[in-house]
Amino acid sequence: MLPPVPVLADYGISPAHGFLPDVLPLTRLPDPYYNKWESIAANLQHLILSKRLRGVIDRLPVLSTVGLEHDAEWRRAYMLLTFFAHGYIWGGDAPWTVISVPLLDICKRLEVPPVSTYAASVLWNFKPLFMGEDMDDLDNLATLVTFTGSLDESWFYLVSVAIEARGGPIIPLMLTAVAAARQNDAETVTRCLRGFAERLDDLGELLHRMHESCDPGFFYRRIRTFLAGSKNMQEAGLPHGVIWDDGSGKSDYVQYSGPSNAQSSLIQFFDIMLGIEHRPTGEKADPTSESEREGRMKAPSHNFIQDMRRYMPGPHARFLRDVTSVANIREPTPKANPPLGIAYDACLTMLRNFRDIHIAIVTRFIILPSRQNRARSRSRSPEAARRPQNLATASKKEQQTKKVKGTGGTALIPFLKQARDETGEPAVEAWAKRWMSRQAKTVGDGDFFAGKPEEPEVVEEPVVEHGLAGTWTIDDDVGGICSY
Ligand code: HEM
Repeated sequence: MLPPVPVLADYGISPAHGFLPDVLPLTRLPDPYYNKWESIAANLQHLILSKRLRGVIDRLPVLSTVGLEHDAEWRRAYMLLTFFAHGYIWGGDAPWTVISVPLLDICKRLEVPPVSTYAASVLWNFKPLFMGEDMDDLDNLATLVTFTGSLDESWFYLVSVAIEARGGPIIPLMLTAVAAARQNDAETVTRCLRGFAERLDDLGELLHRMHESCDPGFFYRRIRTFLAGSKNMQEAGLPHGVIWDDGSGKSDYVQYSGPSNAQSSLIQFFDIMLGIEHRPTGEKADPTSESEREGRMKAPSHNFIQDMRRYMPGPHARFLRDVTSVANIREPTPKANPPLGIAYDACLTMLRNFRDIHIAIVTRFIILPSRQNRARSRSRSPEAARRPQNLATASKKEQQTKKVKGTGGTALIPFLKQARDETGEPAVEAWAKRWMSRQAKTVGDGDFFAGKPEEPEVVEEPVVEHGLAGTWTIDDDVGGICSY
């Protein structure tokens, strides 16, 4: 018997807004018992700026969660406490423990880890400016809490909110396609895929708008700093991670990744629906898996993208698991049905294009500032170099000569390129396959009279850099805005 097609309401997913909550995020907790939390939130940036946040949090009484009623209240409480925790940890020099009794309670209820996640910074952190206007319009959105109070940080989160809102209706659309594929109704599947491709195109346009109002240097030096988690943070003064005290005094160190858009359930939903398989970085496609793709989708093996599901709200992660077992849109064999094949390939092309735009963003927001950072630190005086720095922002040369195993040893751009290339792999038409596996040609600066380029400086050891959730090596021979 086929497993039932998941019902969105069972997973708290909105047919109109997808993984964004149907009830708008609260702008304040209604119970005055939480006024102290709300007044920290109202002054968060100033408390961070004046380095007084820790003093205030240390004097905060341990509030209980008894005053939290509706889901929206629990979500706001999670959002506030994770912002406080990251401000506390990364707003100063080197922290050790954070008192966290209510946060652990909230995390249990919402099935999220005690760290800022995509849910805290994006899904549950926005409001529409004009109630009568669309939520997928970037010009109608505002954030509720930020670390820096900057428009750049708001924009960084809001681009994702708009993507989630515009992409939300794809979820019920594709569940309709799943039900139609079970009836071998290729016409309906084709219609759904066409709608999917059109919306994916919109998402690429929204993503591209990141450049409009988020400055890469500011993102790299100021925003990313606060988003760092507690994993691989030895250099930043967290050799073992963070202790989240549950009140028993017996809690141990834990390590969590910081928030990342890789925790977006929406993008993973697209991959599942289209049967895109993401392999661990560096692993080549298995030619035998081609035939499997004709039918039901293969469960993805463990890798970074899969690991990010641990940071999604529990019901959203369960939805992805359940939807994997029903994903079937290739069952009405697209090869035998050209309109279906074309619509399917169009979806892959649009999603691949989305990932291309993303690679250009990562290059501009992480790779290039990382290089500039290194160039600057090379030219600093020895005294300046010895001055303490917030290591969450600093890149370091790896101690080992060999690449370390795990995420810390994975090169960022090759990882993203692999995810992009895997997006095109299941294409039906030979020309689509060929087109999507083409290599982009390197674009120079168009200076005909330019002389021979200077020999690039040889970097013998890979540079390790914190992305968002991951820690990555930055290879000097990859990236570059046009060369990807
Ligand atoms: C300034 C903007 C952005 C930067 C600097 C950025 C950076 C990164 C980095 C460093 C990674 C690697 C994983 C990690 O360390 O977290 C990543 C992965 C990812 N990001 Fe972004 N990102 C940005 C915006 C976005 C947006 C708006 C989306 C879409 C909602 C997005 C979707 C993804 C996805 C889906 C992955 C996983 C890899 C993949 O599936 O291709 N990113 N991003």
